[in-house]
Amino acid sequence: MMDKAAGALLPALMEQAGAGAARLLLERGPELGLGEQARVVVLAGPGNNGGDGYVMARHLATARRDVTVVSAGEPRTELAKAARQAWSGAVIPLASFQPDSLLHAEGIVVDALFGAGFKGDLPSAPAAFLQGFKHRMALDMPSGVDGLSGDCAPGVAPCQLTAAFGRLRPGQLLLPGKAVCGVVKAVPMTMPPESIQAMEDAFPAAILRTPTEPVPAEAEGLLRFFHNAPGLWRLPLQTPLDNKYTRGVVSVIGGGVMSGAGRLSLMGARRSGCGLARVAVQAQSAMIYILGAAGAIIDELTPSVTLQTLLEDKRRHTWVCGPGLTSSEVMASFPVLLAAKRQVVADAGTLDWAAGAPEKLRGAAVITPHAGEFARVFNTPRMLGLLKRNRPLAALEAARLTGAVCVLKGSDSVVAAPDGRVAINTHASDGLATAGSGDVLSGVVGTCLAVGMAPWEAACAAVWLHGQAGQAASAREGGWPLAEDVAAELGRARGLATTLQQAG
Ligand SMILES: NC(=O)C1=CN([C@@H]2O[C@H](COP(=O)(O)OP(=O)(O)OC[C@H]3O[C@@H](n4cnc5c(N)ncnc54)[C@H](O)[C@@H]3O)[C@@H](O)[C@H]2O)[C@H](O)CC1
Repeated sequence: MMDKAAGALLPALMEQAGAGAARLLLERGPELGLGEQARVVVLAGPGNNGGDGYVMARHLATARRDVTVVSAGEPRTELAKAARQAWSGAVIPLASFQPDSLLHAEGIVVDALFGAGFKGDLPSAPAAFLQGFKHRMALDMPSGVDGLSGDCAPGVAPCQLTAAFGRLRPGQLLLPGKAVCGVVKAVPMTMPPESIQAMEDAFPAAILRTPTEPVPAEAEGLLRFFHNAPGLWRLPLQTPLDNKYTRGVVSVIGGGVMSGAGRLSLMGARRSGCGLARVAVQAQSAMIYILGAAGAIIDELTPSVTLQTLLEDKRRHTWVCGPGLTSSEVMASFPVLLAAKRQVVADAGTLDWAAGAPEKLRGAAVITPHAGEFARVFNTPRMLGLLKRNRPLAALEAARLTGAVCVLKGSDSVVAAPDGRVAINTHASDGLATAGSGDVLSGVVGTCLAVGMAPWEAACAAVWLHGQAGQAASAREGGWPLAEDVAAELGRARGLATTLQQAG
């Protein structure tokens, strides 16, 4: 519950939101194709999003712009009522608004119908009203988009510009919401920590904390969102005292039939800076690994040298298990690694092995499913529903069911920890949608774990490094990199991350 002092901050936030949105429209109007004196229609809803709309209208009028407010319902909150009162112009009820073809073509509608408080279905009359305009700008969220998940109700009118108030919201970064927000521009707001808490308490959709924003102790264990970037995590820097063991040892279980995936994982681990990478593979399949990676150690498994034997080396505490593995190869390795209390990245074959049985993944440090693998492991109607409509909560629930950090991969990857931390990664490239890219990522997660990072930080760092490497490889390869090209960029990505994290 929000206390009284925190609640007192909200009118100032609404004033900043409305004034900032007016400034944004005045600044960016020409880029949207609006004329100098283009008319503005604000569609104000019944909640605080509508309240922002009234404040914005007041500031636009002060700036001598032709602005009309159309109401889709009387204000219901005290804040919105006060904002309505402070607006001295006319308010036209939606039903009385007279269509005007010039206005619809050359003016702009400000969507202040629903923001973070939207639930359920979009009412058809205001939705049709918004759709009637060529130019649209949203306050906070286009109406009908869920601020937490980016899920869109039927009938959402896509906007060219969305004003983000103080902090981004997950729904502005996650598909399909991201696609209907257009350009998301931050409206800077002065926000002391109490007001961030007040916003989180007062508005149902979450906001994204910046990497270095402190999380108050009372928020521990609660759902909280972060934008993934260096500073949210810190990769260790190189020092003159480093040796290959201090930089971390990553061991990969190598597949006998599909060796390419394991080799790419190995490449991901090595290129992202682990000190030593090793592969454990049945002796008869070892040659391809031996010939493919001069700097890696290949451990040939025989009746006398088993996985158990390798696990006697306590320095080998980080393992990647899954890329290119059949179910029987997983069965012969994954439970052995868990029983030996190793930190394991479970990917690909290990996820398929756990189809319909997420409890089999308990004990893994990090799981890295794409949507298809996720649907196979977590195949209950509830989880499939979350996967479709709320990826952050799907990943969080998966993390809580398995006790592992869950990287739900996609163009907007989500990294969830069982304790409620969820990072959204937007630092990526479409070029990453290529075979083997996920195998490379599993190796990068391995490196970040092996060097001593905690699982959520390690997974976030790995996803960012992989995204950065994907961007660089795409740029070098005309947009079409191979997984090997992505791996080749990981060293430079790590160098950049360590520079940026100093600033964060
Ligand atoms: N981020 C900030 O700093 C600030 C954000 N502000 C704005 O406040 C809104 C959230 O306000 P809230 O009142 O909680 O929600 P809404 O205005 O989005 O709508 C609530 C209102 O709408 C009704 N409603 C919801 N869904 C439906 C539906 N499907 N059909 C009909 N009616 C619906 C609901 O019953 C309520 O009456 C946030 O987005 C920002 O724009 C503040 O300005 C402070 C600073």
